[in-house]
Amino acid sequence: MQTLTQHLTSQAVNDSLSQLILTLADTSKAISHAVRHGALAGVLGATEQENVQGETQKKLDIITNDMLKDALKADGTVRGLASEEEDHVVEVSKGGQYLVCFDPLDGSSNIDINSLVGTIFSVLPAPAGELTETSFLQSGRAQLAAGYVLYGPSTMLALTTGQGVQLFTLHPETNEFLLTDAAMSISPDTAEFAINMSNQRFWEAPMQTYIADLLLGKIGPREKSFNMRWIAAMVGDVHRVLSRGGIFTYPTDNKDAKKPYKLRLMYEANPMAFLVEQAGGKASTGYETILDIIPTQIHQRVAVILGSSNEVDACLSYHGLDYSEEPNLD
Ligand SMILES: O=P(O)(O)OC[C@H]1O[C@](O)(COP(=O)(O)O)[C@@H](O)[C@@H]1O
Ligand SMILES: [Mg+2]
Ligand SMILES: [Mg+2]
Repeated sequence: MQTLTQHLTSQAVNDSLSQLILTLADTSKAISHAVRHGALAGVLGATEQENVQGETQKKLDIITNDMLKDALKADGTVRGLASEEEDHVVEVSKGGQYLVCFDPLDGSSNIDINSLVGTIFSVLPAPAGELTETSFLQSGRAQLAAGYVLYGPSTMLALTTGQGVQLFTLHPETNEFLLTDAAMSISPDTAEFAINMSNQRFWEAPMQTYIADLLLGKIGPREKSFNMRWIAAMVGDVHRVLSRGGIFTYPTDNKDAKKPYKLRLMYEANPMAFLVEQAGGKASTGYETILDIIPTQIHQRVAVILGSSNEVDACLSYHGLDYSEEPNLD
């Protein structure tokens, strides 16, 4: 089996980007180690602090953020970084060619129940000149690499450098990432959806109607039964979609007028959309292709609908229709 290093060489990924990817992968091994020790290492539970988005930070949110920051500072190829857990962009190395955006611990509410969590990352080219927040405001199409590491029963790395999606499994004894799927591919059709149903009454009409039609199963307009899964960690839900197809959505909702979307464009939606498109799937907000969005702020949030291409198209066909005559499903 190919190691990650051998794989990067075989794909002719340039030396500096390979080095950066290996740094991210090595740090994820250390994160995996911390996550696995759980209560034994005293890393579970929340802190008294909130991040810039008003969310209470878990101890592991801060620990993993610091681990990635320290590793990227030592790497030398990184001009700057932006993290879900940092208020502002962080200047790293003056001569660095890359910008790295990351969610150090996705699904952090799962950590205290020993359920799936992961790290998501995105690599962008660093524009010349002074580093500011504007340096990061590039569309997802500019990403040079993206991936996630899933800390599950085994630790897995899904990676794209724009040449398909490869999946690596961390060997527990040798501590090497080994290539276990050279070409992840999302089946175009599916009978599985993932959405937080508890928000149903807050969704827009198109999503209300789409999900209602899925729930009608064989007697509804879709004429087939659908199953539902919800891991409550995007990284776990997207991994399932990449592994066996499906549609995952965190749609627009009006639960909190100040926060109509949950997932973050730069740290979650863009890297996952890059992986999903590279595996043959689609990723949209309902109205716009995620990778085409020009960001206006680093911490910006977006609606996300991604996965099996035909099912995403089916969901999108409900958007942009006139719902004024539709029954209110509240
Ligand atoms: O189940 P909920 O609370 O609606 O939210 C789950 C979503 O929130 C997230 O956990 C947000 O990520 P963080 O844990 O990085 O804040 C997503 O991974 C997940 O899809
Ligand atoms: Mg997250
Ligand atoms: Mg997080």
